[in-house]
Amino acid sequence: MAPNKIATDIKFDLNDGNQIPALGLGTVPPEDPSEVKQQVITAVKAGYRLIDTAWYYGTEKYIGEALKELFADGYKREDLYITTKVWPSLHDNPEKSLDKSLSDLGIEYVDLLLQHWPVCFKSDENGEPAVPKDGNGNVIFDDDPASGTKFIDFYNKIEDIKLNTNKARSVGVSNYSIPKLKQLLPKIKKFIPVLNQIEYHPQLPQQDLVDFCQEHGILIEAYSPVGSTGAPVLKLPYVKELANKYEVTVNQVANAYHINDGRISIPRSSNLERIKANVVIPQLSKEELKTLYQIGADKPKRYINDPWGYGLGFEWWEGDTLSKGE
Ligand SMILES: NC(=O)C1=CN([C@@H]2O[C@H](COP(=O)(O)OP(=O)(O)OC[C@H]3O[C@@H](n4cnc5c(N)ncnc54)[C@H](OP(=O)(O)O)[C@@H]3O)[C@@H](O)[C@H]2O)C=CC1
Ligand SMILES: O=C1Nc2ccccc2C1=O
Repeated sequence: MAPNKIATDIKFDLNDGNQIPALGLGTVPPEDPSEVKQQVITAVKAGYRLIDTAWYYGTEKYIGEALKELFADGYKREDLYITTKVWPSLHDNPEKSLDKSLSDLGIEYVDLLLQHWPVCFKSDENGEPAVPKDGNGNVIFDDDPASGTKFIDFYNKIEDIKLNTNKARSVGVSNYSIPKLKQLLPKIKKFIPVLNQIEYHPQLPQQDLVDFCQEHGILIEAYSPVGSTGAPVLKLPYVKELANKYEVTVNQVANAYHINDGRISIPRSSNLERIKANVVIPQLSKEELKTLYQIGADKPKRYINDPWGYGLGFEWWEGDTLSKGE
């Protein structure tokens, strides 16, 4: 049995010559978003270098407070890898979104700027409301999410930021399906997305999307590695079996599933002990990775069901429920 590895020592190459750490900290807000400050401090002190955030999360000012303390403690900006994302309500002016993120984070550049979704919402110039809705509770899009092409302009504007400013070292996408990538790639101005951040765990392997991204030099970053709130992936008997075999936690197995296979994992937790433990991963064998893959290949399940995700060319299965996108 191969010895466990330190996940925070591992980095992956990006198609623009930069590198990204294999393990990151997710920062979707817990009930009390100010808790994110201590989560970030704990993670960085434990060895994490990648922090994944977004304008939409409302946690950037708490991350900014954490960074201020860490910098005062001797950590350097260049030691860290910070990702933020531009929300569809600010598709017309991604630089404005990034400026707000940078100001809240208290930094001058991000390592990676992502287009959060390949859709455009109709909101005011400040991106409010973040999710505009009509009287029936339906999301108000700026163009049709299935047939519109404004999402391409949205990405091109994000490229402009890398092209014309020093505010983003790399640019990428999130929640892109194969059809959306096929529409985008011929219209790229200069920068192919370095990665595609997508829901990915043993219950949702999406091998065709992964293969497509790999063919185009686009890395996969796995969000919701334990299946998001309620951590359903950790209840899978085979995940528990591997945790027992390698004498690690089920969370460590969930991260190893990605990192052992060349994908970034960005778990979130309010539990500081869990954050620290994630620094170590078991080295799963090829057969074990394949068995984990087969769980979702046989019975796929999607847990992030934001309503604007429909119509983007992703597959949905019986039992995947539509959230209200609150
Ligand atoms: N680009 C996009 O559209 C998206 C990006 N993301 C990014 O990915 C990150 C991670 O995904 P996210 O959806 O947050 O979820 P995760 O898959 O990381 O799951 C987090 C949840 O699982 C719980 N959990 C973890 N371990 C255990 C355990 N051992 N027992 C019980 N509960 C457990 C956590 O609770 P506890 O706090 O108690 O540990 C928390 O509620 C996000 O924070 C965000 O940065 C996520 C979704 C969409
Ligand atoms: O876009 C998102 N939708 C989500 C739902 C749950 C957790 C994170 C996110 C996002 O980043």
